[in-house]
Amino acid sequence: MLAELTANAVADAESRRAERPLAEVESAALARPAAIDALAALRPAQHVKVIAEIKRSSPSRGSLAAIDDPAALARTYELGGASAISVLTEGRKFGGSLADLESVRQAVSLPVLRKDFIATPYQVFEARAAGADLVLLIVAALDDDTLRELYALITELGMTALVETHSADELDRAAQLGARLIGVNARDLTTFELDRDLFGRLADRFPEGAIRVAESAVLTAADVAHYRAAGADAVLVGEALVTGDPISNLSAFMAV
Ligand SMILES: O=P(O)(O)OC[C@@H](O)[C@@H](O)c1c[nH]c2ccccc12
Repeated sequence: MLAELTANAVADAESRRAERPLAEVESAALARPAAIDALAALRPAQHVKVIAEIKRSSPSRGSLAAIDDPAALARTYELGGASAISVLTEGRKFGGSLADLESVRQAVSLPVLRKDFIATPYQVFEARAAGADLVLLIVAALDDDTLRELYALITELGMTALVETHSADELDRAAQLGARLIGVNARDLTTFELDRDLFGRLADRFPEGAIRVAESAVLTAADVAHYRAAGADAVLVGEALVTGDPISNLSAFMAV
């Protein structure tokens, strides 16, 4: 499934490229004001940092929320105390778009993550051109050369990579990159199975000084407490915020 999601995302980027060539997206990316320092925004603190996600649907959970106005939801997240906003831009299975990211960028002053299946430089330039400050890189989807190339490009453009892992081996690959912001996704993107204890098992393997993000399956404050006790500096939350009351959920999560 991960290979298919990635191949589709790359194919969709190729069709956009036919309309808007690389050189054009590259100059739009370079013309943007500097990206927001996401590492500063997500720096470990007394309370857990929340990366609040805008997600309409997913292949594992189906349809979650209509979200007619992603900018309004992003403002609510900002008001509720989120430290960064994640915007799913994948269109086929997650119902997102780069237009969502652009409207969110204009609505908030928090760092914004492009959450997608990124495998080409074109997609990284698109992210920056749309105003992203962070770009997700899924280690399981990328060979080492591509991972390095994309990581270097993200950094060169002044953005921060959120490097997503799902095993000890992938976490080691993230560490070898020099990644400063590393996530462990509780959901296996190949089988969609959830393993809430994976973060805890891998917590000791994070490189010194990296910001530790627990991704997925946070529905209640108890789930946040579980990840926090295992060493998470930040949690990435989608479903609970798009289906529940975002303000009260954010305040409950941050009170942990
Ligand atoms: O909705 P949840 O269970 O709170 O999960 C959010 C986020 O972790 C999840 O959307 C996610 C994590 N990694 C991804 C990679 C691609 C798409 C989506 C994701």
